[in-house]
Amino acid sequence: MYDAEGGRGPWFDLSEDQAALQTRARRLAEDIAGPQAAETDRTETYPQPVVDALTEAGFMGQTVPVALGGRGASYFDTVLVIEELARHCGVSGRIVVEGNMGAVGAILAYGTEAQRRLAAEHVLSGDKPAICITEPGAGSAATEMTTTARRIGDEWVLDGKKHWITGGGISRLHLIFARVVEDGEDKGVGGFIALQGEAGLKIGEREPAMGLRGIPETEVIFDGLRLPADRLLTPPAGLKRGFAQLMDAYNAQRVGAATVALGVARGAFETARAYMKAREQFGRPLAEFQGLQWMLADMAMKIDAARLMVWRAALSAEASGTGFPDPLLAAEAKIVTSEMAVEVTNAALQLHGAAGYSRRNPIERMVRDARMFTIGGGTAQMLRNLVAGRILEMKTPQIRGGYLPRASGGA
Ligand SMILES: CC(C)(COP(=O)(O)OP(=O)(O)OC[C@H]1O[C@@H](n2cnc3c(N)ncnc32)[C@H](O)[C@@H]1OP(=O)(O)O)[C@@H](O)C(=O)NCCC(=O)NCCSC(=O)CCS(=O)O
Ligand SMILES: Cc1cc2nc3c(=O)[nH]c(=O)nc-3n(C[C@H](O)[C@H](O)[C@H](O)COP(=O)(O)OP(=O)(O)OC[C@H]3O[C@@H](n4cnc5c(N)ncnc54)[C@H](O)[C@@H]3O)c2cc1C
Repeated sequence: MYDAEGGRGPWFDLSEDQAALQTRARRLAEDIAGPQAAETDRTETYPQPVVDALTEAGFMGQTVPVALGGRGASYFDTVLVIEELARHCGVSGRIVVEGNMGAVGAILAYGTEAQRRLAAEHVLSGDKPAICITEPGAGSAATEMTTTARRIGDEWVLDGKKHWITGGGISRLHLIFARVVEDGEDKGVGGFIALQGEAGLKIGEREPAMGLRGIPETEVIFDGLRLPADRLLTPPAGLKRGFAQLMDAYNAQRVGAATVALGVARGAFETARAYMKAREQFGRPLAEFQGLQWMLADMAMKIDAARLMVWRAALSAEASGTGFPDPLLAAEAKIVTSEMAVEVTNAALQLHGAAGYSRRNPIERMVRDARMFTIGGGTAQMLRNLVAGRILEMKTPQIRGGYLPRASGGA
């Protein structure tokens, strides 16, 4: 039988534990997340009952170390879970990404004991933290962020505005990338941990997003947000390398986002495959038309190839030296998988004819859900800049004049 799971068989033997984890995730996706997915999309509401089930099953915070109450699962284990969920419900997949990667990953790796405990408690009790990087004027050019954190006495005072923050108004824990200013001097970029409801942390407008409508995308505004001194997350190499090391941690979320795209594509592929066998035209099933067979074959191969890249990137965390996926492999996996998901979901819609264009059919939702991943988490263009830089072993500055020699004559 054709193995759409990709992971079984003699080539990639998952351990017994991993296979069991994957099966548990599949059951939860089929029994709880999947049946709720259309309603979550239609009502644009956060699927709290599904999140409760994910928490109960131990999928939220599964990467938290055992000493902090988690299971110490690897990023590889986590992508197995995410793919199964996203296959039926992209929103649930994204919630598990943020419950294990991104903000919580950075805090667990770089935080003080108290910060790590705070993050662990949040995700283990079902919170999906928010990672606040993008600003209205600093999207791809994230290093041009203008949100500042000024030191005043024993506190940090944050001012600025973030945009397109996944979970705005829902997330309790926030990791905010901000420029640290002390004695009027820019010290570099740090991460600030803020909690929902703290005075000065305001949720702005919600974006009417195209897909993945069960999680709000909002502005998050810092209007003199006062945080205790111990809420600054300083990566080990200090604030001057703060942005780079926070991005090191963020590479895990890029792999997570790629996995959601993979799962959504697989869901669309499987739906189209079943439809091709069931739907008849010209007195025979669609599955007998060679042109459509080749479309399905291409879809299957692209999904399999993308999965290999996702798995390689997830596994690279164990050898990268940072504890996070390798930046190049994470970027490559996200480019290939996100573009594949756009192609495969659209092909699945085409294979359905008009039925795929109806909002009664999950394919329509999957096309919209897949569209995000070439944008969020670093656009496919920006990630290609990273890949090109690694291939050429050089910096690829994007600012005008970035390649010109400095006035001093230096390169
Ligand atoms: C990195 C960029 C913002 C471009 O900025 P610059 O050209 O100003 O800076 P660089 O010199 O390229 O980078 C500065 C510094 O950081 C290091 N770096 C950059 N990227 C990475 C990485 N992925 N991993 C590790 N280190 C990284 C880089 O090497 C430099 O260090 P050195 O000075 O050389 O030591 C831009 O390329 C970019 O990535 N833009 C995309 C921004 C982005 O990804 N935003 C995501 C927001 S969160 C989100 O979207 C959530 C959606 S989801 O569901 O996950
Ligand atoms: C659904 C969704 C969820 C998101 N969640 C979060 C979140 O939780 N937290 C967060 O911080 N951010 C989040 N984002 C924001 C996301 O990270 C940004 O949208 C992304 O980094 C791109 O920024 P931008 O939208 O401002 O596009 P811009 O940077 O304005 O780019 C516009 C276009 O120009 C291209 N471009 C720009 N610069 C270059 C260049 N140098 N070379 C080649 N092409 C270039 C881009 O690829 C793009 O096609 C989310 C976005 C979406 C859509």
